[in-house]
Amino acid sequence: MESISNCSSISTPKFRCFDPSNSNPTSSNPTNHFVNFSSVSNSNPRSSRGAMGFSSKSQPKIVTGDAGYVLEDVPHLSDYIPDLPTHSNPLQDNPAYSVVKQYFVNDDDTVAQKIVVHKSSPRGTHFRRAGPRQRVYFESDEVHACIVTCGGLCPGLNTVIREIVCGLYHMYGVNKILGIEGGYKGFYSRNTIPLTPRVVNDIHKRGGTILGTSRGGHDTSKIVDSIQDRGINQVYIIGGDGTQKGASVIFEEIRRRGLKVAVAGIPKTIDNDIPVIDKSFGFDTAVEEAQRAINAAHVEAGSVENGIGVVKLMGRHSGFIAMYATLASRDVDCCLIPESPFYLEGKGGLFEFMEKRLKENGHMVIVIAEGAGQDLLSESICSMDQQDASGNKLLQDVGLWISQRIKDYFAGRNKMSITLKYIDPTYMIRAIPSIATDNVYCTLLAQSAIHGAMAGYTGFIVGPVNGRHAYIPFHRVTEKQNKVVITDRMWARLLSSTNQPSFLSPKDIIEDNREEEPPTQLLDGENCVNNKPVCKESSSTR
Ligand SMILES: Nc1ncnc2c1ncn2[C@@H]1O[C@H](COP(=O)(O)OP(=O)(O)O)[C@@H](O)[C@H]1O
Ligand SMILES: O=P(O)(O)OC[C@H]1O[C@](O)(COP(=O)(O)O)[C@@H](O)[C@@H]1O
Ligand SMILES: [Mg+2]
Repeated sequence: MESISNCSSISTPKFRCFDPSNSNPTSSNPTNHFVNFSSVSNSNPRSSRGAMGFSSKSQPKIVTGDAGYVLEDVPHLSDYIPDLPTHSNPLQDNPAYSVVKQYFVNDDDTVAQKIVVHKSSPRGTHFRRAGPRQRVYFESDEVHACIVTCGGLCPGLNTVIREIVCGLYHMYGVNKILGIEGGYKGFYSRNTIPLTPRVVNDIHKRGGTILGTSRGGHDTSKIVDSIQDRGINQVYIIGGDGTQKGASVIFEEIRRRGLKVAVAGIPKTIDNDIPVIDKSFGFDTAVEEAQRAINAAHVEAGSVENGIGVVKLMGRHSGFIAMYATLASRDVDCCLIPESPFYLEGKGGLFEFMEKRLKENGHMVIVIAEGAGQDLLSESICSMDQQDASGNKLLQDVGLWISQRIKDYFAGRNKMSITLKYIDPTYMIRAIPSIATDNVYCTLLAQSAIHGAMAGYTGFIVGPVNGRHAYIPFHRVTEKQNKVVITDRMWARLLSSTNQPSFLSPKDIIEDNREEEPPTQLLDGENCVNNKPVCKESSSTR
């Protein structure tokens, strides 16, 4: 059958391998880039560093090719466990899949991060394409999987859980799947739930996560001890940037102990602040739900003289929800996000713009992301630096603050009678079930993660890069945050849609220093992975 010709998980690669500790590129199998692996023994590796497995942190697996081609590969169990047996993929005998032409992914398939290229530009970074392989590294009855959800809620969590359970069961015949309750700390302090297709049958219709979640409580040794004691050999970790940092150290410890345990991360965040991937699941649901709050603000504002609606949306460091909710709605007059410093008073400031808009239209709507204007708040409110259990900074309520500042301004020397309604739907937009498109997306994520783990890949997150699902090494998603780049076209589109001030003058714009690696993008064009600020700090008075 054509579908399985020329594709094997142990095919000879056409790449050159670059081991960062060795400057001589050599021809080698991309699944075997880690050098100097020690053999696996049966001694207890918990405390004895290097008794088996590895003593040092794994190195990035970089494979280079012609024309500036770079593959940023993910680890594989065979990197540190020699002579692992492989088995033919049970999907080969599954009538639903065996008829699909090209069902198995060719092992040489990679996904380009850069899709806008010039004639002479280097091909740039690629990631290993996700999907089922012809050979797998686990037999069905050998698999003992677990699933954990960590961090804040996000629409679609239950769908991902459901599809991991159903995918493992129906595609690979796996029936030992444990749900870890209450996030990372659940590995060592909470109960587990046996998960079957029956248990998860209709959970995708509910918001939240049936497993529960938490912040803090990441204790690597205790977590890996628990994985080892329970005989778990596939770990599916659903969570945001903090969670994936935790997953990365779990993977390193598992590798150090030389365990045959695949660690797969499924990125979750309502804020869409995970870099490299096109967007995170639940984001579309959040934007959709935010429309209801914006509509309400618009109706309230439009029903009175000089009505002002203020809507606060989530977005701790990244203003994607606010930006897309604004672009989708068309009822928003001004969108304020963490990446775009703004100021209130003086020429070009928010208050001047508000006066003008109220005179023109008689009402207006402001959408503000929760992380916007925090520098201004700390100038006027004496704040203590507080953190949540995971170490994330706790933010002041910018919505309440800006509402009060607006009221004070118009009640003061300006003497304009206004009616302001403040709507805070933040938790409403993330505690709901996911919409249809997110459900489909969650299904793809879950199935891609399963195929990767079954094929022996580990230490990866899965996600779409330019529309194609790929396996991405942890460090690529934990070292940076995805942010709205206010010098890119998407923000310009928003500014021209709302006609709001940019709060910037040309002299404020400094070199973006965009790294060579182009960003992947939400919807189209040029998004952002560069964490550097793109404009100088603004001050509240200009
Ligand atoms: N640098 C880190 N190393 C290990 N674990 C971490 C790290 N950062 C966060 N975690 C753990 O990940 C979990 C979720 O992190 P959090 O920041 O709350 O949410 P999110 O994953 O959604 O960003 C928590 O249990 C936290 O202890
Ligand atoms: O009240 P909580 O649960 O700490 O969540 C608040 C935070 O969670 C978020 O929705 C996203 O956080 P994570 O995805 O990092 O968990 C932020 O927008 C918000 O600041
Ligand atoms: Mg986070």
